[in-house]
Amino acid sequence: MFSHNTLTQKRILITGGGTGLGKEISRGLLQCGAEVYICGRRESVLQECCEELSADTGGKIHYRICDIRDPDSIEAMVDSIFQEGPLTGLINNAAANFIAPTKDLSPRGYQAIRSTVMDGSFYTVLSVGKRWIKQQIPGSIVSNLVTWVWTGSAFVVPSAMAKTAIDSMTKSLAVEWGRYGIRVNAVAPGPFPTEGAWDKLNPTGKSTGATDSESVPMRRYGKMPELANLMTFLQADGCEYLTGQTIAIDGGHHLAAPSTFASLADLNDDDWQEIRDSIKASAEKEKSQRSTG
Ligand SMILES: CCCCC/C=C/C(=O)SCCNC(=O)CCNC(=O)[C@H](O)C(C)(C)COP(=O)(O)OP(=O)(O)OC[C@H]1O[C@@H](n2cnc3c(N)ncnc32)[C@H](O)[C@@H]1OP(=O)(O)O
Ligand SMILES: NC(=O)C1=CN([C@@H]2O[C@H](COP(=O)(O)OP(=O)(O)OC[C@H]3O[C@@H](n4cnc5c(N)ncnc54)[C@H](OP(=O)(O)O)[C@@H]3O)[C@@H](O)[C@H]2O)C=CC1
Repeated sequence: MFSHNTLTQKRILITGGGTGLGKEISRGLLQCGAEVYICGRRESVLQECCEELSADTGGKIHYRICDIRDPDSIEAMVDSIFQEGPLTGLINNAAANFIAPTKDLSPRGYQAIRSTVMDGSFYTVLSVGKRWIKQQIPGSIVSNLVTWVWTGSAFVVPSAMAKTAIDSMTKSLAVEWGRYGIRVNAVAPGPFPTEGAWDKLNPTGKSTGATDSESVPMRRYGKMPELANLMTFLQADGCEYLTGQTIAIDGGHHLAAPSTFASLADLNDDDWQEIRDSIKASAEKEKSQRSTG
């Protein structure tokens, strides 16, 4: 769809780029000639991703350890990247999520999601955007959202709220920063199975609905290159007039209604305990690998 030099001269930071969708988007950007920076909290995961993608694509990829819930950690990361040369693009992809009945959420549970998705994305945009404005450099910001920005979703309420806040940031900053040549867009993927998301959203196989391919009008999950191609388009030159948009890439899922977790209303307390235990096991495994956060 694109040539190997569509993104030559582009230097793009993708948060949470070491796993899942972020890793496959990074692969697509590298195949089109971009230099890519990824970040996350687990050094071994980031290192492995860089080794794999650089061997597969021959492209230039670097990592930074960073906890995006911490604005100082973001400033240090962005500063060290700009010392090597200015970024041309930012993809806000890092996120946290788990399914849970909202009545059982503690303030810390809510904060774990909000501080990553809403605060982390905003801090990163601010850190990169203020450098672009000061250095009079144009740039492209793309946030990885979800179709719940239009529909909401039961049982993932903090995620739906935080993603919707970034949808609002997208529209608002497109206007405020248009004069600086900074484009601000977002994508809203439907289900693209990843270990990180499925461990938190369908840990026991009982949470269908949003994670069910049969309810997608196209009767399939998204394919990673499809999302990577959309991200490439939004980071490439040629359509700079496109800003302030959130583009769904979901096979029509949200238009057909069941792209939420509404169907989980039938689960009982034992189901929810089993789900919570499974999510905890997945989170503990990830925590044991963290170098920060
Ligand atoms: C169509 C499909 C759409 C898909 C849309 C996808 C959206 C996504 O974003 S998927 C991304 C999934 N990936 C991740 O979540 C990776 C990052 N994950 C994490 O950082 C963690 O696993 C975490 C945020 C899920 C948990 O944060 P952490 O700081 O590690 O958590 P603690 O163990 O310290 O707990 C904090 C707080 O949260 C409460 N909690 C944790 N799990 C649950 C649960 N399943 N149910 C209810 N509450 C939970 C935990 O109890 C703590 O609160 P307190 O007990 O009050 O201390
Ligand atoms: N998979 C899907 O079907 C869909 C996914 N999305 C969105 O796509 C994005 C990627 O999801 P996916 O790949 O599935 O899930 P993953 O769990 O694989 O990706 C989340 C990434 O974010 C990083 N991350 C989490 N918290 C932090 C933090 N505090 N600081 C820095 N990095 C952090 C994680 O790395 P580490 O833990 O090492 O920090 C991980 O690499 C998310 O924004 C998600 O909402 C949207 C719609 C559908």
